[in-house]
Amino acid sequence: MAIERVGVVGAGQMGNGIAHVFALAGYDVVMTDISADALTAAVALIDRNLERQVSKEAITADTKAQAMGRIKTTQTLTDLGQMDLIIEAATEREEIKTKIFAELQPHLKPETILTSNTSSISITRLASRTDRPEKFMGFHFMNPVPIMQLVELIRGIATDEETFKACYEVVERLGKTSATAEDFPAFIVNRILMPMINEAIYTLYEGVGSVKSIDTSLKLGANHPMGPLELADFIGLDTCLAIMNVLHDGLADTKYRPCPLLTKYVEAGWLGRKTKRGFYDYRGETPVPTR
Ligand SMILES: CC(=O)CC(=O)SCCNC(=O)CCNC(=O)[C@H](O)C(C)(C)COP(=O)(O)OP(=O)(O)OC[C@H]1O[C@@H](n2cnc3c(N)ncnc32)[C@H](O)[C@@H]1OP(=O)(O)O
Ligand SMILES: NC(=O)C1=CN([C@@H]2O[C@H](COP(=O)(O)OP(=O)(O)OC[C@H]3O[C@@H](n4cnc5c(N)ncnc54)[C@H](OP(=O)(O)O)[C@@H]3O)[C@@H](O)[C@H]2O)C=CC1
Repeated sequence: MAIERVGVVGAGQMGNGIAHVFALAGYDVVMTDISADALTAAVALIDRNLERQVSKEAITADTKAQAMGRIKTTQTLTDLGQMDLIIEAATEREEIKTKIFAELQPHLKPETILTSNTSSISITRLASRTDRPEKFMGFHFMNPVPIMQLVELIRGIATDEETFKACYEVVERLGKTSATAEDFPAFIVNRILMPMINEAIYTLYEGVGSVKSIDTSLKLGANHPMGPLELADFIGLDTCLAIMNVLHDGLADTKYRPCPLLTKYVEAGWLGRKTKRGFYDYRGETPVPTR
């Protein structure tokens, strides 16, 4: 089946990036969110990020205008019923994702492919609660979506070859590169990346180093583009904690125990860049470490 119309559920930092790259690749996009403010902010951010590409001469002003013209928004989830492909990118909570798929299901075309951008949750379990486990996949973009080259493709136990092939071809048309991961907790990228971030938080918690010394060490000592605490703030501390909990519960190994300091930041509502406070305070001109 040719995929031309794509529905994006959730207009947070991943949803807006996903809408951006699909519109730029010529797909018609409908983006939905429970929050009207999130939709308005997402469209403004896509406009800004496309403009950044225009100013760097990566795209023309005309290409930008065409891409913006392909993006529609709605607060009514069921408006996505006629799409060929759905990418769910709402908050990393299984009950939210399950509810979205259940609500969408009666309005979908039989051939619509359902996917989730989840960072960690079982694709097989999400798929099993829909009417089309064979047409369900993990479609995992990396943040920031317009810049990062990788998309992890995750088959559930029941995913058929036709669905996998269709998603693989979409990644090719986006000009990105896919890597295939089996459906085990947090797949490949976060299975490796998130324990490193959690360990960095333990390093802070145990007083081995300050926020600044930990981030400087990994940036200058291991050539990481961002320090692990800066990266945690960028991803969102709620998402980091959710992923660690999935690893801890799913693999039943204490090496995945979320650091209590991570839990404390999330309990405080200090979720990183998106709430302007996390391991750094972003409310001023330059980020200031909070420890
Ligand atoms: C949690 C999960 O499930 C999975 C994940 O996503 S894990 C997170 C994966 N992501 C990472 O690890 C990101 C690590 N960080 C980086 O690679 C870099 O710091 C970065 C690309 C984000 C920014 O790079 P930088 O050199 O510090 O900044 P800067 O020079 O301003 O930007 C580099 C490019 O990114 C673009 N950019 C930066 N932030 C952007 C954003 N939020 N959206 C779109 N474009 C962005 C810039 O326009 C610039 O583009 P060009 O290369 O075309 O000039
Ligand atoms: N952050 C990252 O680096 C990465 C995240 N991911 C995954 O992508 C997904 C989204 O993450 P991210 O964009 O960072 O999260 P954000 O918190 O930035 O955005 C999530 C958005 O989903 C909205 N939302 C919540 N419930 C619903 C619903 N029922 N219907 C529609 N929208 C809803 C939220 O609205 P409100 O704020 O009003 O609740 C919010 O706007 C998660 O599964 C995450 O694990 C994958 C790769 C990288």
